[in-house]
Amino acid sequence: MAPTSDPAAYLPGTGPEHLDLAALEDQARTLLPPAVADFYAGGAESEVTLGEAPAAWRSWRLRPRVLGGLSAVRLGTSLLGSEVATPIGVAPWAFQALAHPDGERGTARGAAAAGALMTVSTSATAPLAAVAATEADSPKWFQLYRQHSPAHTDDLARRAGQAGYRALVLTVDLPVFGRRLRDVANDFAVPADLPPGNVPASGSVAAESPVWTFDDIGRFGELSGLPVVAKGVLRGDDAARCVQAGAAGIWVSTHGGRQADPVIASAHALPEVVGAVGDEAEVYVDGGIRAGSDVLTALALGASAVFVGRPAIWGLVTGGEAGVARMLDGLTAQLAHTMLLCGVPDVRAVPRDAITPAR
Ligand SMILES: Cc1cc2nc3c(=O)[nH]c(=O)nc-3n(C[C@H](O)[C@H](O)[C@H](O)COP(=O)(O)O)c2cc1C
Ligand SMILES: O=C(O)C(=O)c1ccccc1
Repeated sequence: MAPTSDPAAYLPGTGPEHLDLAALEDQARTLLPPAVADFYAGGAESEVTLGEAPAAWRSWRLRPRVLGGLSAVRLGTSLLGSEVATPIGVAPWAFQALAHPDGERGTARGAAAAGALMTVSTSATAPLAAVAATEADSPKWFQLYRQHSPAHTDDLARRAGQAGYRALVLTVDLPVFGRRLRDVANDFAVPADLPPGNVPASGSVAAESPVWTFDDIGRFGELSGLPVVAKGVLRGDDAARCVQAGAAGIWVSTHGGRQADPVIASAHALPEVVGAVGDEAEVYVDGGIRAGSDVLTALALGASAVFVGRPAIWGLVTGGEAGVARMLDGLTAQLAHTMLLCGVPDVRAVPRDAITPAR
């Protein structure tokens, strides 16, 4: 999205900022088998973390500056050296062919249209090289899950580097799957006929794959030749150790409330992580970001970017690539609108005092 230079463009009820995410989810549910909609929407255990995530962002309040003469805001930024038009990116999510026939390629085109960063899951339903080649100039990160065979995991890391991904995201909050009770109740299983994506061509022999430790950050950095981001960090001490081990980015996340539950909300964990990391690495955050004001709050707390999961899912389900682009443009327009209202000129330097705890 271009820098927004025309406050008059923000007439009530007219612009893309009037995105209604709740309506989008409702619409998506009418298009999906109920068990698939539940798989996408659900969390782990009693879904405490899932439910608290959006409310945690709303535990902050904006402190608008007035009379600053602000008539344009800057939305573009740089993430690990890649230029993006918006600080709102697409989080990795699995099995996108279940959501729309275009799958990950549709999301890639939608993200590119919005100038947004896309993170591609290991559990994609298209090969990592094919997704990288879709809108190849638009920056993408590859998210790595540990595979049964260590050789397969290493191979994925190497191929991500060769395919043109700009960073390798190690998801560190999934040593084992969370217990997702909706999937149990629905007897949900991923359909066997989904496109194979990144499973090894010859079928992997289940070998003993060691669980990851901090040392794997440096190892996967070397294998891939890419900067490494640790996704799923919720503590300052862990964040500091990741950075010490060579991480270029820390991604604060509860995995959309799908792993341990109840855990601290991303919005509440973010300040401690930012404090522990300082200027040594970039910090990102996801979980329950549902409005431009949530994005502005995250940036004020020190995040360089935010990511969205479910909103991208509902966008792809309801409108394919155009649906993803509309969702991202809508959230970005809401962010611009909120920045204009609050006198914040630049997403790269949102002051901490732009927000205060609600009371
Ligand atoms: C259906 C679904 C699948 C997901 N698959 C992955 C995945 O493959 N890899 C990963 O690192 N995170 C995965 N996540 C977590 C997201 O990357 C992200 O952390 C989370 O959805 C953000 O919260 P939000 O949905 O409230 O925006 C998944 C989330 C959902 C809802
Ligand atoms: O990561 C997830 O949350 C997720 O749902 C998933 C499911 C299967 C494979 C990989 C990820």
